[in-house]
Order: sequence, then C-alpha cells, then structure tokens
Amino acid sequence: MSQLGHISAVNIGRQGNNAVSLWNSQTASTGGYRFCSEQRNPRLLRSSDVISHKLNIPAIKRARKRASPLKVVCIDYPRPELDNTVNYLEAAYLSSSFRSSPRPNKPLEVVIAGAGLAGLTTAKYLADAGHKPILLEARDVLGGKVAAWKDDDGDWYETGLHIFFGAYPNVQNLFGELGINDRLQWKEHSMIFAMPNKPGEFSRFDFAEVLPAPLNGIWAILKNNEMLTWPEKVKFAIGLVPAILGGQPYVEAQDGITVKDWMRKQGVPDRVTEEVFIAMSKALNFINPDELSMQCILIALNRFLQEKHGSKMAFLDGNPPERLCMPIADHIQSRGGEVRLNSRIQRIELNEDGSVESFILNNGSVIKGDAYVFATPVDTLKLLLPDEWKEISYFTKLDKLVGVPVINIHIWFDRKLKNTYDHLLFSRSPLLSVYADMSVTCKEYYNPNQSMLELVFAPAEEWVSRSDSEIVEATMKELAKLFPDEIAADQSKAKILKYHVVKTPRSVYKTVPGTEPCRPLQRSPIKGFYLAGDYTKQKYLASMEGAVLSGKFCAQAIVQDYELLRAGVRSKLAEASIPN
Ligand SMILES: Cc1cc2nc3c(=O)[nH]c(=O)nc-3n(C[C@H](O)[C@H](O)[C@H](O)COP(=O)(O)OP(=O)(O)OC[C@H]3O[C@@H](n4cnc5c(N)ncnc54)[C@H](O)[C@@H]3O)c2cc1C
Repeated sequence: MSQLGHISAVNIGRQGNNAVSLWNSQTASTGGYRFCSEQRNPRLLRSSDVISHKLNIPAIKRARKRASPLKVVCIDYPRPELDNTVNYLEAAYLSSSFRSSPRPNKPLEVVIAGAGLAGLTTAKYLADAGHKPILLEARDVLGGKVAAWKDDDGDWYETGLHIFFGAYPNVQNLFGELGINDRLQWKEHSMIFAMPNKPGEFSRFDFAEVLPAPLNGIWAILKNNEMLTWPEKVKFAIGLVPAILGGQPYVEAQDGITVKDWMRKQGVPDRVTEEVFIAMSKALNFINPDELSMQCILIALNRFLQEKHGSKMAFLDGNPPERLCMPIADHIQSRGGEVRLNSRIQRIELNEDGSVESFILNNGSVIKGDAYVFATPVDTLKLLLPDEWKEISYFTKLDKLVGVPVINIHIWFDRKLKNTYDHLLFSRSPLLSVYADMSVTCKEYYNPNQSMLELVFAPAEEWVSRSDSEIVEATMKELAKLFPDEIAADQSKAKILKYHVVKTPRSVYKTVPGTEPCRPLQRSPIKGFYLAGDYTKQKYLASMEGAVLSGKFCAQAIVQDYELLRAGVRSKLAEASIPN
C-alpha cells in the first residue's frame, strides 16, 4: 500500500488494463459504493455506471490537491470483453482481495470434494490467498456439469450446451485472470426464436448497440411484432410494473409463485407465457412455466435488462475441460495446490464433537485437512451427509433442493445444414429447449462440410430412462419442423452420421416455488465445513456464474475464518448456535 497524500493506493495491479475507482472508504466495505471519480457529486453506484479501465491519474491528482479524504482503490482488473459496470468492479475487487490478503504464516490445507466450476474456483481463490487446496474429483474428467469427452473419432461431446452471458461478471473476470478472454466467442446481441407455426422460420429480438440498458432491451421487445401483439406487449409491460418499482425485495418475494400463476395474477395473457416464457423457463431451468419459480425469471430479466450487454451470448471456443477447466487446474497447481481425479469421497468421518475428522475415499484413502469443502451437487451431499448432522436445519432444508433431469444430444449430419445461424436458437418445440449448430458456433468444432447439432432436451423427466435411440428418434421429429427442407424424421433428407446422448438425471436444482430460502450459505454451522456449488446462496441462478461466485464466497469464508481454523476450534454440535 503506498501513500499519496490523504489517498492510499491499494493493491495496484498488473500493468495496463487496470480499473481505478475512487470511492469513499467508509462505504466501500459495506457495498454501498459511492462513485467518486467526479468527486463533487458522490452518489450511489448503479449497475450501469461505467468504470474507467485506465489508471485515472488526473482524478488522483485532483483529489490530492483537494486533500480529499477519499481512498483510491486500484484493482487488478483484466479487461472484460463487454460491460464495465459496477458488477464487474465488484467481481474484480473480490478476486483481488484474495491476492492482496496477508500471506498466512502457516497455509491452511483445504480438502475440496468436486472439481466442477465451484470446486475449481474455490481452490483457485484459496491458492491465490496463499493456502493449499487439495481438490478431489470423483470422475476422470474435470468440470462436472461442463465436463466433456472425446469419442473414438476425436469428436467432443458435452454434458450440456453452455452459453456464457454478458451478465456473468465473475466468469469474465476469471477468464481475464487466466488470460483466456479470447476463448469466449461472442455472438451478435440478439435472441433468436423458432416459429412453431411457421416451420423453418425464426423471429429475432435484436439489441441495438447505440442504446443504453434498459432501453436496448425494451426497444428489442417493442420492435418484434411476430411473437407478441401490441396489446400483449402492453399487458406484459403493465404486469411487470410492480417488479420494476419494487426492486429486489419484490423479486425475492416472488419465490412462492410459479411463472404461469404469476402471469395470470398480473393479468398477462396466457399467450405471452406460451410464446416467450415456455422457451425461457426451459432454457433457464429445464422445466415449464407451470413449475418454475417466478423469482428465477425476474432475476434473469433483471440481469439481462439492467446491463447493456447482459443478454449478449458467447460460446466457449472448444471443449470446456481443456479450454476452461485445465487453465484453472494449472493455476491451482502452479501455486502449490493439488488436483486429483478418480478420487470419489465415499464418507465424511466425524470427530466426537461432530466436526469433520477426514474424508474417506472409495479406495479407502483417508484425507485430512484444516478445513473441508463439499462442492458436489446438492444431491450427492445429501447422500453423504453424516447421521449426526441430519437434524440440523441448515442441512434439513436441503431436502427441498433436488436436481432436475436433463438430456444433451449431439447429432452429426452428413451435410451442412443451411437453416441455422451462428448463434444459440430457442427451438420452442415441445421436447427440445435450446440448440446450436456447433460446427458453426464453436471454433474447435468447426466443420465447413457437415453440421453437428447440439440440443438440450427438456423437460426430460419422462425421457431420461428411455434408450438413446428412442430419444434421437423423437428429436429427429422435432428437427423436421425446424429444418423442413433439410431434415426428415426418416432420414430421407440429411442422414445421421453418428450421435451421442448425455443424460444428467440430477442436474441443477429444480427452481420450484419455495426453494430460495433453502439455499445454504457457504459457511456451514459445522466449524471447518463449507459448501460451494451453484445451488448455494449467491445472487445468480444455478449457472456457471453462480457456481463461480459460490466458489469465491466459499474461499472468502475460509480466508476470513483463518484464525479460527488455525486454532483448530471444533464446533459443539448445538442446534441453538446454528444460524438459520
Ligand atoms: C445440459 C446443461 C446445460 C447447461 N447450460 C448452461 C448454460 O448455458 N449457462 C450456464 O451458465 N449454465 C448452464 N448449465 C448449468 C451449469 O453447468 C452449472 O450450474 C454449473 O456447471 C454447476 O457447477 P458446480 O461446480 O456447482 O457443480 P457440478 O458441475 O455438478 O460439479 C460437481 C462436481 O462434484 C463431483 N462429485 C460428485 N460427487 C463426488 C464425490 N463423492 N467425490 C468427489 N467429487 C464428487 C462431480 O463429478 C462434479 O465434477 C447447464 C447445465 C446442464 C446440465
């Protein structure tokens, strides 16, 4: 920390691409940020505020002349591809707090179960803070729900078709930190929906680059007259007024109601739900609007509409284990951490006082540490929960969080399909959710002569136990409507060269009404035991961004608990002391 008159410069990052923000030091830690680079009119930061990328030397000098009591905070802030708003600053600030935290005298050994994005980021940020993570993954591949495999022909197939959104500040910050920003292939700022009544046709919502948020979103909706009529748009807009006026408290209060019921309560015509929200519900949580909690839609709308590029989409340029997970694992290992595959935790062994003594692996190995993290899916955690913890309300609430089934399908065709875009497409078909021609959208899968469609099949409850051939047959019938000139269900047009079907019987937690209060904080009531995962408490949905943020929160809790963990304080298993 270097002194500049009354101003202290904290944590000046790497050269170039550094954001400098001036804010009132008293409010910085509370999250009530004051935007002080134009120091005359301090005001609360809005998510649309643009934070300067460059070192704002003139602003520092001006503040210095006035002997300002402001603190200058310089954050190592790798330039994100898109927005440069307070959400990104917060993400970068949290990341930099690990690197700038005091180096521990004796690093903690932290044993982490599960190398999905949550476990990987927990380990990464713990390593950044000078600790030693030992990351144990059950399978022989990194990534969990972003895992992928190479077949005998060298083609990749994935657990899920994954889209990165502009409104993913922590993910973009992570890419920046790892120096892999160029691996995100950003697409045109549009949402493209198939038109079931006009087979082979699409309807677009195009977000104008010249307009700020939320006008660009409102304009995109107003301009599209193919999916919604003007009276429907007006009724939908009126229905949304309480959400706009009520802000976050209103959004949180809508957890108790399904999308379908909320629309009816607000007087929004059923056709709006059918035209737009079936597709959105399936894309967000692989279920229909009669099951999905309205809070989920409002959170997504909030993010998409409040940030200019919030709904802009990117594809990773190749398979996630190598293109995203390996750089994180390499980073962890370069800082003394360990990443071990084929290491399934079979049992959580407890001390007499109910705290964790060790993790027992399926091969019988005993792994001990100073702290323990479960970054597995919630369904796995529930299966492995020690009996002694089962009555604790923090854990009993997990019963309501249940993974939803989903199927990811890849079909390689003998030709290049024409009726497609270099983009994600909402199929609006009964069995399918979103899809993309990955031979166009993804650099590593690029093929000028043949298409590979990757499709998300949802809701999949009734289908997940059926055979792959049945699932592909049903998919082909749907594809015949999306590609009327090019695909027929009997393959009399485009021929299938091969396919892969990946079933995930328990994927992200099913966001039905009443689940939000059941999401656990990352710090559990058991001292030394923490959770990470997209289902744990964080302001994003069950998504890659949510998983990454949960990992950061988990690492932050452990760093904050350093003294406690070093002292080896063990919890007394008393429900009374457990925060609900
Ligand atoms: C089909 C599909 C499409 C999706 N599309 C998108 C999208 O477009 N955009 C988006 O943001 N999100 C999307 N998601 C959601 C996103 O993939 C998840 O939210 C995120 O990857 C979850 O990360 P996680 O680390 O919390 O959990 P996981 O990825 O489930 O990681 C948990 C890890 O724990 C491991 N594990 C389990 N049991 C044990 C054990 N006993 N011992 C050790 N390890 C264990 C697992 O093998 C796994 O690696 C999609 C998901 C699916 C399934």
